Amino acid sequence: MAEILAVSVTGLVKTYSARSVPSRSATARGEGSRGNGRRGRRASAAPALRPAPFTEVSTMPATLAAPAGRAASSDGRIRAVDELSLSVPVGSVTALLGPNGAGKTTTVEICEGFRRADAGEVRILGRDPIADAVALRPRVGVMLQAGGMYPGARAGEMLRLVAAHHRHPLDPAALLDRLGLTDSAATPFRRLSGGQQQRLSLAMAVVGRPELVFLDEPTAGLDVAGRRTTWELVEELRTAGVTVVLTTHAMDEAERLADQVIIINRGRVVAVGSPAELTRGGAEGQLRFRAPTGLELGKLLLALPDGTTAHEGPVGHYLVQGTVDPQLLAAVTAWCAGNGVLAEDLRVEQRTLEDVFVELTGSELGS
Ligand SMILES: Nc1ncnc2c1ncn2[C@@H]1O[C@H](COP(=O)(O)OP(=O)(O)OP(=O)(O)O)[C@@H](O)[C@H]1O
Repeated sequence: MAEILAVSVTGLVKTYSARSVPSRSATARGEGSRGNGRRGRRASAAPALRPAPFTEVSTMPATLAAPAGRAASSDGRIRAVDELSLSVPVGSVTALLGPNGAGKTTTVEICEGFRRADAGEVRILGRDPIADAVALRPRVGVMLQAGGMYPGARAGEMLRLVAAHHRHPLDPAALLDRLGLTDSAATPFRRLSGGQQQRLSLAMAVVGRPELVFLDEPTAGLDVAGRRTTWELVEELRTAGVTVVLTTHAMDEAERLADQVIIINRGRVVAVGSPAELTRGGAEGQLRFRAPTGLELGKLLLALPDGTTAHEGPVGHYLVQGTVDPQLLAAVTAWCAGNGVLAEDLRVEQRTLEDVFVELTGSELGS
């Protein structure tokens, strides 16, 4: 039976003029600094709301410094999204990972109906995000990266306002309480801390009980309690059958929350899978042990499957790389036993999601 998809994106292309105004994310975080970006941008912009296809929390005109994005091609355009295809099963949590400027936000904004693609097809709950915006609005929640909103409006007022537009909203007071915002309910948005603004944005994205929620870097800049609360909320959403698409730079967040991780680099999908699938990749496993220096590794390799490598370095520390499975482990220990070698600290190391990410994108985290 075909899987039911909440989001289906095929062959998506989006280019920007190199001279055009950068997207909110690129602008807000031109220097790669998460928390400051939200506040910095908010402080400098007027409270103008863009047309809201869905439950848009808000966004502001971007006027700040050039982003740390990709270089423009010879035609003067930046290919932010380049023949990108992805799908998100209903009821799953999908994490989009990628370095700054990879194209995550552009992709998500197109899915949210905030941007029009140059080419490709996008289906959100089976519908077109722009043409069917009115029908989708009550069904899709959106938490944007930069929580502009009305600077003078109070947190509680804004949440109640959004709730009032939905038929069966969550109780705004309970949600504020859940997100630790009860004491800030009467505080104007501009006086909330960056983390409080973000929690409020999250509350506004979920208060309408959406079927699908887009969360753009939901925990960036949050304190430990805020991160935990957000994670619990995402887990509850999944339990309730809500589909969640989130972008993040936090590998632990993706590993903990995501059923599916999609790594994007230079506007293209470079890997898809569960965290376990992405990190398993037998060929990338490695086996380490300590033993007297000078083992005859050429002879060891004769006992191991083709494609396996072995190195000593530093002195007395050995690294065997290849398809790490029970057979390889047995072969190494058998060879050691047959040669009177006591292999100490023998251990199998699997790649982490961060290893996979760096390998595929060539970037260090937080770049
Ligand atoms: N409005 C715009 N005008 C011009 N270039 C843009 C605009 N929005 C985004 N870009 C460029 O498109 C590319 C992709 O940006 P995008 O914001 O989608 O990346 P991202 O993966 O979300 O990055 P981040 O992790 O920093 O949020 C970058 O090179 C960025 O500079």
